[in-house]
Amino acid sequence: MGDVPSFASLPPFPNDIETAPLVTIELKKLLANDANEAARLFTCGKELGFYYLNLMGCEQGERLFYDAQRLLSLEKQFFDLPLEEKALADRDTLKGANGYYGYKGYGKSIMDAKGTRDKHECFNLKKDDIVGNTEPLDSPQLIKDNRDLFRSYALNAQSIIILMLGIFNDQLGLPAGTLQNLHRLKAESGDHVRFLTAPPQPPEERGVNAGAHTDFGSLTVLFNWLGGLQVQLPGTTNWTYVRPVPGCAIVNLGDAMVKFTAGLLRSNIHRVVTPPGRQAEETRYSLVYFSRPEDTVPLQRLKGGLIDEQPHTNTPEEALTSKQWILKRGLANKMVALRL
Ligand SMILES: O=C(O)CCC(=O)C(=O)O
Ligand SMILES: [Fe+2]
Repeated sequence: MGDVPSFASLPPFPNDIETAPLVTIELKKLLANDANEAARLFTCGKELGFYYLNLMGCEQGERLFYDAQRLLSLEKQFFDLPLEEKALADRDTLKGANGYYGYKGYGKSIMDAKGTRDKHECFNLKKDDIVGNTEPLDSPQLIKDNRDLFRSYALNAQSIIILMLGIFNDQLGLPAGTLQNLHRLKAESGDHVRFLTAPPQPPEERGVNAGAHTDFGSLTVLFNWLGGLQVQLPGTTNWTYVRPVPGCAIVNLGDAMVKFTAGLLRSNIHRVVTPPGRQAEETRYSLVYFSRPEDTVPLQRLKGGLIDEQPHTNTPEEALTSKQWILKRGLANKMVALRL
């Protein structure tokens, strides 16, 4: 495997810039059914919708963290492959990809209404491929050769996600297992692992490389090693950096959680810009696990517990299924491109 650009080998995140005050949740306490930690997690979900999940101090968390370091090394090798090889899995031509899974070349999506092109490359590998729910989509040999690593990572990420969904479920006062049963590993869903990279830019080109968005699934588990991720803190329109913290994943809630809870939980807007300070000279990588409700789940408010106390809107809800919603949202930026 190639070099692992671990924290120690990278220029540090500057100390003199403002960072978002994400709360740190301890996975080991969640695993030990710590009631106080569960309540803190619920508060994170209601207030910012982003938190650090400290993975250290428990076997499951450390396994996720070390698999993430190994995947980072693989990711680097993947993006270093010749373009022809990555293009084997091009999302626009890959059979079964729905224009979404597989490889997206640099600048191939649109970030805003002005038609600005992104500044990153990305590769999405479906959970259903990884765990054998569906016939694998074609991919470069490097990816095929590392199935076991993807499998270990996806199973572990999904299990930690189910743990957190269970806590949200119980804190919401929903019937036991409601949220977990909408995210079963063996049911087809839009869950996927994402490799994402952005090269350093010359000073005049620096700025946004992935436009402002909310994630559209349930929970997102993110690893990044350089700064660049920014959030808009609630009630502000400023962008604030999220500092990467060694040993922690950054977790955020997506739009499905907002829909399920009629707005009680928050999916916060975020974007990616050039890393700050000396980090701007480096290639940036991130590794993401996106969890989404199973394909057939209608995205609408659930009944029960605290959700019943949320106000009702007069406009009828558009009850798209998770799969319809992903296709609609995921392809929206390409629709803009087609009109250019
Ligand atoms: O690269 C990051 O830090 C964030 C990526 C992200 O927000 C996404 O892929 O949805
Ligand atoms: Fe995101």
